[in-house]
Amino acid sequence: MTNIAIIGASGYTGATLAELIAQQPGLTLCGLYVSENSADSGKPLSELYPNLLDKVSLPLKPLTTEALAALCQHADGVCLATDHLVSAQLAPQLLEAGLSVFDLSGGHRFSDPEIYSKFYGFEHPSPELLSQAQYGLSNWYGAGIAKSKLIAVPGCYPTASLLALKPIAALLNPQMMPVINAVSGVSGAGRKASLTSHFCQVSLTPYGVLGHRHLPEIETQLGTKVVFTPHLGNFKRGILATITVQLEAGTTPAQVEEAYHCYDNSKVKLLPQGHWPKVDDVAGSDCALIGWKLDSERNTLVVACAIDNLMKGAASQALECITIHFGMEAA
Ligand SMILES: NC(=O)C1=CN([C@@H]2O[C@H](COP(=O)(O)OP(=O)(O)OC[C@H]3O[C@@H](n4cnc5c(N)ncnc54)[C@H](OP(=O)(O)O)[C@@H]3O)[C@@H](O)[C@H]2O)C=CC1
Ligand SMILES: CC(=O)N[C@@H](CCC(=O)OP(=O)(O)O)C(=O)O
Repeated sequence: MTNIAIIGASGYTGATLAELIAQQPGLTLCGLYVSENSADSGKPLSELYPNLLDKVSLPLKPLTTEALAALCQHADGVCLATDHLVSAQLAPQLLEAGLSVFDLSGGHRFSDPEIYSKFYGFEHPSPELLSQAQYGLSNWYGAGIAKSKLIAVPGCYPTASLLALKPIAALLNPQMMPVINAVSGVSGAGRKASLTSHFCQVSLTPYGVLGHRHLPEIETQLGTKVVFTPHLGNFKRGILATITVQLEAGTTPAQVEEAYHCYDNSKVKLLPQGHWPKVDDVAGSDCALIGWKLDSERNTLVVACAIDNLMKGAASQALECITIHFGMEAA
């Protein structure tokens, strides 16, 4: 059995991942942690999420210095479902103890530390680790995920955007930037109360325009500049990224369809041309759905990718990274 602990287990992604790990043959959930002074420490996770009754019986423990040292002794892997800076501060000790680290935050997604000061608002505390991290887009980087001890699980918008764009990267007209408009459900903002995620305040609106931290993440992984506009939608779960690109002149629908065959036999599903995914089709699911339509006269392709932000956009992709890393079959 491979022992996995989760730090930040009371949050939306941490709790979602706890349920997935508890169901995964070959994995044992060996500890659930919150911050040292958390109001939730000592509570069973199922007290916060009654849907986990009979599924996850562990209590939430405060991450004291002693608890961290003990965790380093008995876990094989640790998932960091914590804020970016908290993850960046915790990773060195865990790696030094020989553990595999699966960071769901953005704390290790860039090799260039400058991006942290520019887009995340902090100086990275251990920039020397960044070159060791493997970006965990699981459908694309299996070999690296198997080898590296530090896996940077991608952000939710980048997952949806990159799953749609990477297969067609060679078909893109380099003169035109892909334009990504994406809408996320409110759970993307995490469990903590805030004015922007308050029920009475939420109404469809763009945010983070021309400066969201997922812009450099998408550009780094795609190798080209993009326009990225995230939107907050008044629903709980899911992301729909609708992307407009110009393709090289003469690209045919058959070439587009052929490019997406890279996902055959995976959890990324291509819909027939002109059929569009809905967020509700993937809410709670570990699948991604991709719809597309090509205007061959204008060489304009619209491609839409729907995922659940808490699953393929975070927890189920983290589980895929764990099973790839430890050489297991997915459940
Ligand atoms: N929500 C989403 O759709 C996605 C989120 N992510 C990323 O995943 C990470 C977690 O997100 P999410 O689950 O939404 O966040 P939440 O705010 O819902 O949860 C954060 C968790 O971290 C705990 N925590 C806070 N400070 C510490 C600390 N110092 N030590 C240990 N635990 C701590 C919190 O508990 P407490 O405060 O009680 O200690 C809570 O359990 C973030 O980096 C986020 O950006 C990535 C992809 C998608
Ligand atoms: C709706 C909402 O607020 N979404 C979050 C994205 C969550 C995510 O993917 O988190 P990472 O920071 O780990 O990349 C945001 O825009 O900040």
